[in-house]
Amino acid sequence: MLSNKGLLSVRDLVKIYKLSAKSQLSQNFILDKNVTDKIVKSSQIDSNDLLVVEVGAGPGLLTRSILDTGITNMIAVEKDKRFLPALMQLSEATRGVLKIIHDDMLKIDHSLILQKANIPNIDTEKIIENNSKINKINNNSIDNIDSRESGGGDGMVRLGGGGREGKLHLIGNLPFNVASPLLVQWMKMLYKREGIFKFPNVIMTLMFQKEVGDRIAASVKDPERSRISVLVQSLCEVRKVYQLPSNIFVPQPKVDATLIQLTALSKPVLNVPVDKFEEVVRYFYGRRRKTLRAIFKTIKSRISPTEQGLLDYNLEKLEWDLTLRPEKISSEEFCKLTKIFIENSITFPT
Ligand SMILES: C[S@@+](CC[C@H](N)C(=O)[O-])C[C@H]1O[C@@H](n2cnc3c(N)ncnc32)[C@H](O)[C@@H]1O
Repeated sequence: MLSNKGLLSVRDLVKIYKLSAKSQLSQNFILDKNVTDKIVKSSQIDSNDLLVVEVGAGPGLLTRSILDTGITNMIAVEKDKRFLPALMQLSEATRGVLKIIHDDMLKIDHSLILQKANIPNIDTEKIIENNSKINKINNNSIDNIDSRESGGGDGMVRLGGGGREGKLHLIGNLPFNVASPLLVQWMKMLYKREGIFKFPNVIMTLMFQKEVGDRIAASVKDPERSRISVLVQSLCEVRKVYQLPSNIFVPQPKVDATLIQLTALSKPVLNVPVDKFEEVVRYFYGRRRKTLRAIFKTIKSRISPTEQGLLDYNLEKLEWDLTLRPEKISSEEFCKLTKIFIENSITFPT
């Protein structure tokens, strides 16, 4: 639990350091602790989480609510150096739990985050193996078996325990202008299990502009369904936590926000290379007003007759209703289509 002794209130910090919001950095602060406490409570951050990473900590009130959960390892990444004195002061009050990184989350080298968190290597396979062993033990109700392995002194994390200890929680009131590019980058890294996404269990609690949140969570039945829904849902379970009215932010933006929770699927739907998948989905969503039949007609006009034959043959097996539009196609079906292009070496038109 964070001791508030000697810590200035966030409102005072904002005044003292003249931390006016910069619109080019999408800065809309939350200065009400009841609101940040509620966000953290619904995120289910657990004191056993191996690492919590906050993106865009700003003046640090959400950071304080996160620290109040009793977590033991947290990194806050902030791009705007004006917030560093306030964040450093907070870090000192936590005696090493909170570490601050002054960087751009879009460009940061993730190994820096892991080094700073004192987890330079993550033995993902070992953690997964241990977790399944422990789950088995738990399921068989065998008592008195201490099946946890501690780190071997080589900086390699080898923890088990029902999955919790191998968990990364990524949280942030995301800067609206970089929220979508950040999410796409993270999904690609999650697919490849790169950087901080090497953790076997990854949960993200993220605040988005309401429209973006709706798109991320949109199912095939929703008109808001878009490229981002297809990509995110191919890798994560999506939960819309709740909507946050615009008047909780200072300054007040024009739009409301939505809190979204993404839990990385242990068996992702995405089973084809993510970059190719993205290319195919982008092509179809770039023509979202057209029917699938019209889109395939354009594709076929740009490939060789042999490739056309192969595509027709395989499309029949997919049994898609070609009168539909791209938003009716699930992530799973887009994976199947991508596979057809890859396995038959059919050129994908750009
Ligand atoms: C919407 S504000 C949220 C601030 C604070 N977490 C809160 O809830 O009051 C977004 C924060 O992200 C920071 N930011 C913007 N772009 C960033 C980037 N690329 N990498 C890291 N931080 C960024 C901004 O400086 C700002 O502090």
